[in-house]
Amino acid sequence: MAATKALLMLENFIDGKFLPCTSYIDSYDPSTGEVYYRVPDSGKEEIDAAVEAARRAFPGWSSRSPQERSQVLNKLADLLEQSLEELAQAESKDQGKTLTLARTMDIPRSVQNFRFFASSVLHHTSECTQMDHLGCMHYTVRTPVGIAGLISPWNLPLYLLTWKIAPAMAAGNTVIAKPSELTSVTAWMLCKLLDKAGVPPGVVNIVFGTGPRVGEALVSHPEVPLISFTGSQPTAERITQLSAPHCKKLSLELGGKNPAIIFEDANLDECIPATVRSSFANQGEICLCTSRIFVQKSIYSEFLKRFVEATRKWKVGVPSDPSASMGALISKAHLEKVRSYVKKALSEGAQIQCGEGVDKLHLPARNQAGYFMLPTVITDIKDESCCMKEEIFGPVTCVTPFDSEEEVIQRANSVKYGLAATVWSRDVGRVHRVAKQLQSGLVWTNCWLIRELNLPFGGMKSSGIGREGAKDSYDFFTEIKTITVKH
Ligand SMILES: NC(=O)C1=CN([C@@H]2O[C@H](COP(=O)(O)OP(=O)(O)OC[C@H]3O[C@@H](n4cnc5c(N)ncnc54)[C@H](O)[C@@H]3O)[C@@H](O)[C@H]2O)C=CC1
Ligand SMILES: N/C(=C\C=C\C(=O)O)C(=O)O
Repeated sequence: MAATKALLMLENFIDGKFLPCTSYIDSYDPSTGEVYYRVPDSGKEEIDAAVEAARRAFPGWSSRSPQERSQVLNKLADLLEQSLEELAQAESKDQGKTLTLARTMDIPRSVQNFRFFASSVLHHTSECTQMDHLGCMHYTVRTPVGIAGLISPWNLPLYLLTWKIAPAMAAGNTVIAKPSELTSVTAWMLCKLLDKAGVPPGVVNIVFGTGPRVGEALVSHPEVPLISFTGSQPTAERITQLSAPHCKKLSLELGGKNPAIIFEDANLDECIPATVRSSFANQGEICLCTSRIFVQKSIYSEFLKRFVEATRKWKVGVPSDPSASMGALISKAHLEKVRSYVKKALSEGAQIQCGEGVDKLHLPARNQAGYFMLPTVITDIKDESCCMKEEIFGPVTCVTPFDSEEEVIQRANSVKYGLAATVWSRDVGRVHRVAKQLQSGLVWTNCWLIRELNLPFGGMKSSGIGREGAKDSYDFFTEIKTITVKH
């Protein structure tokens, strides 16, 4: 009889040790719908243990010099890089994204996150002012906040987790991280490298499980003074409520309903492939993805024809297929939610130009139960439709015509979100004018997702509170104090 392979069981990582949990939940491979591994279903008890470990580790870690901490972060980056292929395979299987994307974006960026903050932490300076007439000087000092609670989502699992862990550690905090219960495997693999990189026990603790159980235990813990969260707006609301009694520092990176604004003088040869990518990269599961495309009327027909042709070439395939541009969506529930938006659009009289319900999806027999969906383009839709207002977070984008600059700015700003926009035009003056008026934390003109990690990243309105980046993350993960000396 053939031996059945034992299911992978993840363990929490607390105080430098892997610890089993009393209960577990299943985590699925989105490309097959089969169980991939089991995740600890942790709760308050595990958070209490992690807080105890993080508290004990804090004095030692926070008193190291930035240079010493930087060396540890660089070593961790090297170790991650050496495991790039193994991590990419695991990330792709866990999340449903293509292996190509995991290899070229998720894991390299995770490595870069550690290298970047290992370097940037060495370059901060503080302010000093003088009041000679009173014989005084004033200066500021920054100190780490304490135990940082970090909660990350499932769309870019290791990429976004390390974007929080690296600056928190670099600034001298100890950390309790809770990855999404849907995508925990690469966080668990990271734990295996910590000791080798020289991270002392208790500096990084990773506790797995669901938002309502372990997430809330972390957010509510009185000894965790700071929460950095990336995820949905309703969860951010809950986190804000739970942390309010403790006046915690909060950084909230939330969703978007990101517009692409395409003027008649845009270079369509560049704009069309970039807008296909900005709509459908990572199955449309990036908070920065385009989901409302405004096209100036004079080029609307040409744009639409070429955009739909290019979308049809955005191949959906099994994540390991090197020719696939898109893999599977994260879960069955999410797939159903995304499909329900397309149904709603149809019921409102919109046209589906390609994708869901129009084209045929071809998948191998083994992947028939996977959570796949074709990239879908919707037209003839009103701005008031939920498809034009709510974050769908899947491979669905809406295309609509506009007449004037003034009109399109007003329509682009007419949603509750304000995260990322793209503007396509050869007119430099217009590009600056429009970018300035958009209610959006990030505006990419004639490009998408070119990241400069030094500069502020984050959203306006319901897209979040706070910014992340070299200076912004340092400010968030430290407390500032003003000292006055009379001489
Ligand atoms: N970066 C973004 O903009 C993201 C947006 N989303 C949006 O959210 C929708 C729902 O996805 P979800 O996985 O449910 O996102 P979510 O916001 O519920 O999950 C993000 C993280 O928060 C944790 N969490 C959930 N409830 C919590 C609570 N009460 N207290 C503390 N932590 C909690 C989760 O376990 C996960 O680690 C998506 O369809 C998408 O629209 C989802 C992921 C990322
Ligand atoms: N926060 C998200 C993406 C961030 C990308 C970046 O920092 O480059 C998201 O999709 O949730």
